Amino acid sequence: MHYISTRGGIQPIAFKDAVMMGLATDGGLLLPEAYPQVSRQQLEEWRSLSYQELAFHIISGFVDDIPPADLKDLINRSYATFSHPEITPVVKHDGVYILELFHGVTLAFKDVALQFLGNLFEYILAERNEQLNIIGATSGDTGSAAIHGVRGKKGINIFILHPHGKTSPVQALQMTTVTDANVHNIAVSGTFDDCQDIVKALFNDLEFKKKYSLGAVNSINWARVLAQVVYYFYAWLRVTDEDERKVSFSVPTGNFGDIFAGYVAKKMGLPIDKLLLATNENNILTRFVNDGDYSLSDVVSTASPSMDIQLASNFERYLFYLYNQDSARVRGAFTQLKEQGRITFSSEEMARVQADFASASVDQAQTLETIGSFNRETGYILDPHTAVGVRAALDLLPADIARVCLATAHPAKFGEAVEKATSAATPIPPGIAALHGKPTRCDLMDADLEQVKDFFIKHIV
Ligand SMILES: N[C@@H](CCOP(=O)(O)O)C(=O)O
Repeated sequence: MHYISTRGGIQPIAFKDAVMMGLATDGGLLLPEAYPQVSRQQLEEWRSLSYQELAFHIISGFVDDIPPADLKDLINRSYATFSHPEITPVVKHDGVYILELFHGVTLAFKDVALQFLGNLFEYILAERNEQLNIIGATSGDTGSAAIHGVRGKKGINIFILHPHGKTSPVQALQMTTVTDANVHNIAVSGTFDDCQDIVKALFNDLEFKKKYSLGAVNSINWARVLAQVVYYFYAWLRVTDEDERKVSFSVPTGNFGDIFAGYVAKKMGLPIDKLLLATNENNILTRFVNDGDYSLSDVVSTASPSMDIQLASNFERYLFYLYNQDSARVRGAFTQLKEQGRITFSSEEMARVQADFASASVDQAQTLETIGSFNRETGYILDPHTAVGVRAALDLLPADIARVCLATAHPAKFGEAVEKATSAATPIPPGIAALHGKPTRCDLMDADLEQVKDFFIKHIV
């Protein structure tokens, strides 16, 4: 299995090289040359597998340069840190299935991929006797999951940029209370998009990338998307039987990585009816799916801060397929975006987009109302991001097809919003309670590439 770039400027590379490359050296995103196909019989055979066994079967279809026993060990160690025996259990309330992705160390879906990626980096670095300096951007969840995925790992430094004051207080504490020498938090005066721009600029400076061995933990790294594909299969296997096979997934969407993992699962043959892309007020992707309007506007702060994003990096991966794998068109689209602040689509392309996705934008009032009403009716507490997905699913997806809503974070990460919506205190897991009063370390700086570069160079240990 080899990996190519959406921008067409690299020779195909093997999986481990793709993991280490992160962003492709031509500025594009890496994708597999082909997708392993999963037959109906194969799916039936997978019904009795544990999460870890299923992960091994799916991931190994994309990896041919790690011995199976080593891959199994990486997977088993990654999911041994989860607090639920099923890793990503599915529960049912009010006619929708909730796929709980928050049983990892930082209580967000990011742990599913970042525990694995942390171990994978460590494995590859030991094999190659190399060091890695990770640089990543976060709107709240990726940062803490990445930090916890690599803290204490030999040969790895991590630098995480987050928008100052724009994450939830718990998200900020989960990052800044990790004061290990190899962990650096940078609070940027700006938005997540500013942070992501800086990270991409550093990766696109190929001399700098090579000199300082940069590594990516954002979903620009293919391994992130790959690990997330697994739970679409896992959920599908939990909510179907041999007769009932159709499932739709509602995905709270920010950087488009999670829903792209669902798109990959569908490409592999998983019978998915609809992928519902749910956004908050930062709804560029909803405008795109519903009206073909992919035009940039300002980032707005909301009760679901992890989704406060305009420029979703994984959108490029989808564009590559929408453009029938024509890299020149992908490059053209990003030139148009830079010059005109928008990308335009033909009616034939929009028909294909709407066959792949449905979409809804759920505003803050609706989000809080959904948390409150869902809690009153079922006793279950949704976090604001999950509530965006649940509301979109209840409004848009027909009830005669199983509706799986991805629960991307634990409600206690967003206590203030949840308490406002339910008029009750959110039960606090011990891991979060323990954060309060701990020493913190974080450097505040402008959204300035040179300032970040200088800090990075000074702090590599
Ligand atoms: N919502 C994310 C933003 C970064 O997305 P990623 O999937 O590319 O890491 C966050 O919580 O940081």
